[in-house]
Order: sequence, then C-alpha cells, then structure tokens
Amino acid sequence: MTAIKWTEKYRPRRLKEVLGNGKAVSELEAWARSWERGIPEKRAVVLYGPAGVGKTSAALALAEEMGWDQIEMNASDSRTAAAISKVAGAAARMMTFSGKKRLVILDEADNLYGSADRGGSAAMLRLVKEADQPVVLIANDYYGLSKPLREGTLGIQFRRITKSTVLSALREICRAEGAACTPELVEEIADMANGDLRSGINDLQAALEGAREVGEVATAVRDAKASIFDGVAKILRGSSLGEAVQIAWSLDESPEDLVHWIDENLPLVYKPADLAAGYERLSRADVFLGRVRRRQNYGLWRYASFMMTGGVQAARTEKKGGYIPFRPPSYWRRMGQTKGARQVRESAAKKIGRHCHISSRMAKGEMMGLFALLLKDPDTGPKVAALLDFTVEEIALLLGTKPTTKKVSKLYDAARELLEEERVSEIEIAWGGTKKPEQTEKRERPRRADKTKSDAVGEGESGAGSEESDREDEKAEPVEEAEFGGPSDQGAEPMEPEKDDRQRSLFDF
Ligand SMILES: Nc1ncnc2c1ncn2[C@@H]1O[C@H](COP(=O)(O)OP(=O)(O)OP(=O)(O)O)[C@@H](O)[C@H]1O
Repeated sequence: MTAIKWTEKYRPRRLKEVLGNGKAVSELEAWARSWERGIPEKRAVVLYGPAGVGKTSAALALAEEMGWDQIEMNASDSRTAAAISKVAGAAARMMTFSGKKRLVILDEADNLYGSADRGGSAAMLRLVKEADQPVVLIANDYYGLSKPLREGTLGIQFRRITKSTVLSALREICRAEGAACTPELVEEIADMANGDLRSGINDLQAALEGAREVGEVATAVRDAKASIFDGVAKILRGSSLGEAVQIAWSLDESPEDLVHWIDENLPLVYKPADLAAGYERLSRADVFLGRVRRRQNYGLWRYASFMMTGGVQAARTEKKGGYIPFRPPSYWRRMGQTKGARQVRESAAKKIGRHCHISSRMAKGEMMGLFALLLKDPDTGPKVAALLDFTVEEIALLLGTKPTTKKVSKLYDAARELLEEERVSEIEIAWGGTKKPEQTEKRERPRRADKTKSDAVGEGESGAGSEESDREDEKAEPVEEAEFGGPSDQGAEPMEPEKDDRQRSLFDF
C-alpha cells in the first residue's frame, strides 16, 4: 500500500503557512509585489539554502498567494540550453490566456555541470535578464551559480528550520493524523532531521506507518533509522545504476561509512562468481576514499560513491532471491560493544560541528577525515583532542582503532594534561597570581611544573610543589597567599607576563 506522502499532504499552501524563515518569506513577497508595479529591476530571485526547508513550497505558495499561474521545471532534468530557453523562455515571455502572470520556477538551478551545460547556463542567464514574467530559481548551493547569474538576480537565503519549529510541526502532524506519537519519538526524529523539515516529516511517516503495522510505537524510532538497510538492499539487489547512485546521495551516511555497509553485506547478496568483481569495485572506491583523506579533496567523493554503488551493482551478473538479513558493519558492532558507535560518531561530529560552526551532519560528512589527520599529528593531536574535549571512544573512532590501544590512551592522557595546564593557568590569570622560584627554574619542563601546581591548586595542598608538605592544615594560609599573589614569606616574585602562559595555551595551534 502506498500512502499519500505527508510531505505533500502537509505542504504549505499559503506563505503564512511556510514555517520559519520569516525574513526570507517577506523578502520574497515584497519582490512579488514589485511585479504589480511593472517589471522590477531584478526579474528573478534565487531561493537558496539547504534541502527540505521550504524553498519550493514558498515559491508555490507565492504563486497561489499572488493568483499567478506557475510552471515548474527541474534544471537538472532538462539540462540543455534548448530545453531551458524553449520551455522557460517561452513561458516566461508569454502571458497566459487568462492574462494572469506566470511564475517560472526552475528547481536545482545549481545543478548544471560541465561544458555540455554551458549553453544551459547562458540560457538561464538570458532568462533571468529578459523574462517578462517572474522567475524563481531554487538552489542549494548559492555559489554553484555563476557570478553573472548571482549578480543578475535577487538572492534570498533560506536557513535550516530550528529544532523547536520542527518539533511543533511534527507534533501538529501527529495530532492531525490521530497518531500516538510518544514525545521521545518526536524528539528523536526532530533531532535526526537537523533542520530539514522534509526529512523530519518523512521519518515520522515511515516511523508511524511501521509502528502501525507492528502495532507498537516503541519500535518507531528504530524504523525511522532503518532506511540505511533499505538503501543497502537497493544498491546490492537493485538493477538500476542510476537509482543505486542516487540512493547513496539520499542516505544520511558519508561514503566513508557506506563503504563499510557495502563491504559487510556484499557477500550476503553476491554469488561466488560475482564476489571478486564486486570487491574489486569496492576496493577502487576505497582507493578514492584514501585519496580524499590524504588530499582533503572531497571532489573525489563522488567517484568513490559511484564505484561503491553503481560500480558494485554492475559487477553482479546473477540475482539472489529470498530473504537476506542485512546487517550493520562488524567494525561498528565491535565499537558498539563499548558504546554505541553511532552515538560516538554523533557526539564527535557534534563537537567538531560546534567548533567549526557547521552542522554536525556536515562535520560527519566532510570534517572527520581532517580531524583524524590532526589527531594523528604528534604536535596538533593532543591540542585538538583537548580543545574539542574528545573522549577515548571518539579518539579511537577518529584514529580508526580500538579505544584500548596505547596510541589512544597516550593521546587522551596528553590532552587531559594540556587541559589541566590550561585550567591552572586560567585560575592564575584570574587571580593575578605569582610564580614561585621553583616554577621559574622548571621552565624547560613546563608541563611537570604546572602539573605539580595543578595538584596543589586542585587539591588544596601546601605550596611550592614540595612533595613533603602534604598536610593541608599545616600551611593552608601562607600557601594560599603564595599561590594567588598575596604577600608571601617565600620571596615569591611577580608572575612573568601572563601572556606567556596564554601563548603556550592549547588554543594557539
Ligand atoms: N518551512 C516549511 N514550512 C512548512 N513545511 C515545510 C517547510 N519546509 C519543508 N516543509 C515540508 O517539506 C516538504 C518539502 O519542502 P520543500 O520542497 O519546499 O523544500 P526545499 O527547501 O525546496 O527542498 P529542496 O532544496 O530539496 O528542493 C514540503 O512539502 C513540506 O511538507
């Protein structure tokens, strides 16, 4: 049974129903109103931003709101110059019979690649400059449009929908559907959606329909996450290369993760005669992934993706019928024994995302390799691990090894030590502290000196790093003065410029 898609059922019909992005929607409306006074300077707008945040919906609702007809085409379906100028050009120049304006919506406008499409891009430029009708271009990547195209249009940015808006939209749908959504389910799905309302609604529908079938909402979260299994099944069992490649893009998995899934499940699906060829393709994909990691050239990802999906599928000559229990990669299963691998990955990505001011999804997709390299470097490794406060599991994941290895614990300990130093120097700076003679002497070994101090500060032990004086009550007072810049009977000299400590800070790499 194929139910109506909720994304269509709940697509906003009017501008005020477009959630979030209020500023973008009013800019869009203002531009449309300017058409009522004649042809405006910018005949076309570009609605750009991440997928599933309401760009297309806003364009469609605009036509509805203004009482305009609309014609929608996908730039990547009909990529040629001829198609764009014929369909969009004619439509954009001609009034409709009713005399209504016609809004030309050109989706995936950033999807014209290569020389074959240069004509398409020129046609698009002509279209936005000469159209007698309003034109809306829709793009994910604003800078995927040529400069003249950007300059010839009005750019309107759509942003990810906030989690609270996604939450209330999902709750509203649950209510409208009379579905028993547990708060945990909605919360989990809103989290996974990461500002993409379309994927949130799709997950909710998949989860609730799955739950209805088994009559249990508790399994719904699991169902929502199951799409990777479907994806792997379609890649390995399907018979459309295009679909296999497409699926890889739609999955919320980076090629680095997907390759493990294919690797794990390939032998379950392929007959012995096809296995070698399948693995040969997969190893080619892995070579590309290696290059991506080494050169940080993410352009190569698309080839890796192609090899591990379409390439692997093309290596299959025989089909295997019957039920196949697909399974997650065993590497992750091993990781899962210590702590859910997904969770570790998510939390590492979250930390990286927060630090780089990007989404954790993007961090997962594009930055893990870079941070792995930084961690591997003996100089930057401890600083990065400290700065991002990575756990043992996160370090192990990024280094591609087990949390129990020496490499991991050494890096983790070095990071902890740096953090401790940082904490101590911050306390000293905050208190305008003084340095004791021993510390000045131990300059060449700042780490040990600071460590000793840190113990003293952290545990309230007596001063000057002296091992013998470990009885708090004996010298509590003088120590406090010596440590924190009060008058000292030990002849403490004023601390060296505090900058010194800051310069050695782990934030300086
Ligand atoms: N801001 C929003 N308000 C209400 N519904 C939304 C919003 N964003 C997305 N949706 C839901 O998600 C579906 C898909 O949204 P839409 O096609 O407008 O996204 P988009 O930003 O154009 O994505 P893409 O860039 O992939 O084309 C809509 O039909 C609607 O159900």
